[in-house]
Amino acid sequence: MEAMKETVDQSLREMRETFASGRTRSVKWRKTQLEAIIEMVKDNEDKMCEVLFQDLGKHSTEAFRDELGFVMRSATTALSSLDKWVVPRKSNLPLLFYPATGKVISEPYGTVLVLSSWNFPISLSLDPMIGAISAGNTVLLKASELSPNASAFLAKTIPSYLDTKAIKVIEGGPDVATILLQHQWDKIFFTGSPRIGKIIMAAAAEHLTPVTLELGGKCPTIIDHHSVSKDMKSIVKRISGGKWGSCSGQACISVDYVLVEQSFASSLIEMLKPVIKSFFGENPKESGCLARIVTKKHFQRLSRLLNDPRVQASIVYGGSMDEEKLYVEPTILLNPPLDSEIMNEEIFGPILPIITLRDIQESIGFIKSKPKPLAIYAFTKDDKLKTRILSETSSGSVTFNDVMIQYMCDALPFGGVGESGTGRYHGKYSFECFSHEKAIMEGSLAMDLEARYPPWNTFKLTFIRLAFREAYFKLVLLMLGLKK
Ligand SMILES: NC(=O)c1ccc[n+]([C@@H]2O[C@H](COP(=O)([O-])OP(=O)(O)OC[C@H]3O[C@@H](n4cnc5c(N)ncnc54)[C@H](O)[C@@H]3O)[C@@H](O)[C@H]2O)c1
Repeated sequence: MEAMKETVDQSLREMRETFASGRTRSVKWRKTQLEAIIEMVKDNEDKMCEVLFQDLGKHSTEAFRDELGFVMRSATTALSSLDKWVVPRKSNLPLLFYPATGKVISEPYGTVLVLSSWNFPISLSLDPMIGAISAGNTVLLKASELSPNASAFLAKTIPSYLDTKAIKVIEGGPDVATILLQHQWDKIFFTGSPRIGKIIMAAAAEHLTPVTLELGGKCPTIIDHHSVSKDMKSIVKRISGGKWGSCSGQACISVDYVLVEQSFASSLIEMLKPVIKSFFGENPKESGCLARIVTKKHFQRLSRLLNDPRVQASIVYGGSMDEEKLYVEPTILLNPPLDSEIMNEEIFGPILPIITLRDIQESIGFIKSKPKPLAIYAFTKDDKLKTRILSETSSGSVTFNDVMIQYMCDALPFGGVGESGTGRYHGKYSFECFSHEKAIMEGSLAMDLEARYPPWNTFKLTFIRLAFREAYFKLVLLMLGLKK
């Protein structure tokens, strides 16, 4: 670890020197780096798919959709928008400040630390990096030790494409993260669990470093079957895609559980079964389309959740597991106990609990009784229910009549609230996430108002009162001696 400490010291020193040189502030440098990211992904498509298969058993199409393609789109958007993003924004100041002028300029924080998680190890490493580079920062990335092939790939490949004095990759687990967190950063961007998020925030607090925490939680999905009965075929498909179609449910925005009215539960289960078969065939383990559970530890966690006898009793589909192959069959539960671990911890795996309610309106109270989720999904055409969801619950995002798609839409900010995270990114929000918005005011020496300065008197107090209210006419009268 002594050697690692030295590597970190040396890396930070170099990144700080590079930032201080002003090189990373130039738009040309930022664009060159973004182009290099696009080139890196294009050149290494096969290799990236290979490491994602080694680490997670992801099919190359899924890998392209969720990682490679996503990163290329993100870098391309940043590249084509950067000239617009960097332009200082003029602020229209109230007349009160005349003749001063105001604007806001986006300034890079400096040297940024990115810590990413294993479930989308390429995109969750490169996407924040794209934001940090767009904003003109130097960046150090530590990917997750639980996706070692992707982490090694990034550590080996990034230096061949990007400016090595400004962009660094260090491999390692919690011990390396601990060393990194002992240093002062200008911004920390973390993707991972709420448990480690607390450690990150505490370490950042030592140096008053701003943080973005992209965390997880349980994303509920409401099906208001009365209003959407005609569209149920595609709803069931979307829910299945949102549970089993992306890293086997090991995604922060996966459908965690479904809320439906009691009368609809058995129909839903019967509709889900053939969709699972159509996705993964009779033997999902051999389908090649279902990612595997990342590690033995995570497999054992899922098997502990599922082996609770009360949860076992709620299995209505699937439930088989194979530790050697790190495989958990797509599984459906009907009404597992609400106090069971599976209903209180983020599932992060291919198990779908269906919770029944007497009336779908009760879903609001159900969601409110839990920590604020990263996403709420609701299939409904009932505007009143939509309004209730929006006004009575809090979550990182709400998506009506679809799942997970909000993540891909970079015109919207992505991030959590409360236990599901703090801060947001994607598209222009990524640029903002890694920028300090500096307020610039250009004062004028042409005139001076005595009311600003002591000695104080009633005239000055009246002047200040009127000024706060922007009561210009009365101010003029006061100055002309026509108002007391
Ligand atoms: N909001 C999002 O965009 C998003 C995306 C993916 C995953 N997630 C969340 O991430 C979690 C799963 O990912 P994970 O298992 O990689 O999370 P994790 O919190 O275990 O690890 C994330 C990162 O933190 C590092 N880390 C681990 N222990 C540490 C310690 N003691 N001190 C400092 N750093 C430490 C890891 O090396 C890794 O780089 C889930 O909760 C999921 O919802 C969120």
